[in-house]
Amino acid sequence: MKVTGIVLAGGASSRMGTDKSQLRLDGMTVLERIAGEVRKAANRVIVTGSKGGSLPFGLEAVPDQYPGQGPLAGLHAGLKETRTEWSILCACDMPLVNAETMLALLTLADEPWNAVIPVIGGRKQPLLAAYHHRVLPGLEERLQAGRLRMQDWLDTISAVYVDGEQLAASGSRAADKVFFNMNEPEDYRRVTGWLREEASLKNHDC
Ligand SMILES: Nc1nc2c(ncn2[C@@H]2O[C@H](COP(=O)(O)OP(=O)(O)OP(=O)(O)O)[C@@H](O)[C@H]2O)c(=O)[nH]1
Repeated sequence: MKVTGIVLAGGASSRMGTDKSQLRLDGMTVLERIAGEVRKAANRVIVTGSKGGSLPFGLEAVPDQYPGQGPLAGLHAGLKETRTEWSILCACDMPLVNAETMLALLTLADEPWNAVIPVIGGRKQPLLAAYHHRVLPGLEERLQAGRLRMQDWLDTISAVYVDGEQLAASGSRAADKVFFNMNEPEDYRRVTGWLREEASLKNHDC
């Protein structure tokens, strides 16, 4: 199945105080890191809402048609551009995502569902999820009406929900870390610490 990757890179990053997509981890930007994983699961990668500058790896930038309207607007911009039935959406502030989790979600991407949404620790995670192109008209209506809450929109689409146990076989990282999202400087420091620990465990194994 051909799949498009849509990376959300818009928003104000106001809590972080600096563009989250450009934070550096392990010698690369968070956007480069995430796009590298999305690329393994998708045939084409689109970045929506990025704040200018050239994108790495020849990623395609697509501007939001509803600027400043949040993640739903970023998903909308990506889906408008896609030619595939299914897309995998990934926020650029989830630095520990892996392709295995995306591929696991895509195994459920089929009739009668229009979305495959993880639920981790009891919380829906629509910003690392799979969406069918069919959701686009309803999404457009909501944006036109200024109804921007993602959680409300989810109630209007036929989605299958997948818990952490079902995704547990996907890669080496625990689901709570895969879905960890960075909002504040403290979150960035935590991720830096986890990566350092992972690297030192790997060194011990060698
Ligand atoms: N394309 C696009 N992406 C967005 C938009 N708003 C937020 N995002 C992305 O959606 C994800 C979650 O964003 P939030 O943490 O809710 O908002 P934020 O603007 O990044 O951060 P705050 O200003 O601190 O709330 C991140 O990957 C953002 O880059 C938008 O208007 N357009």
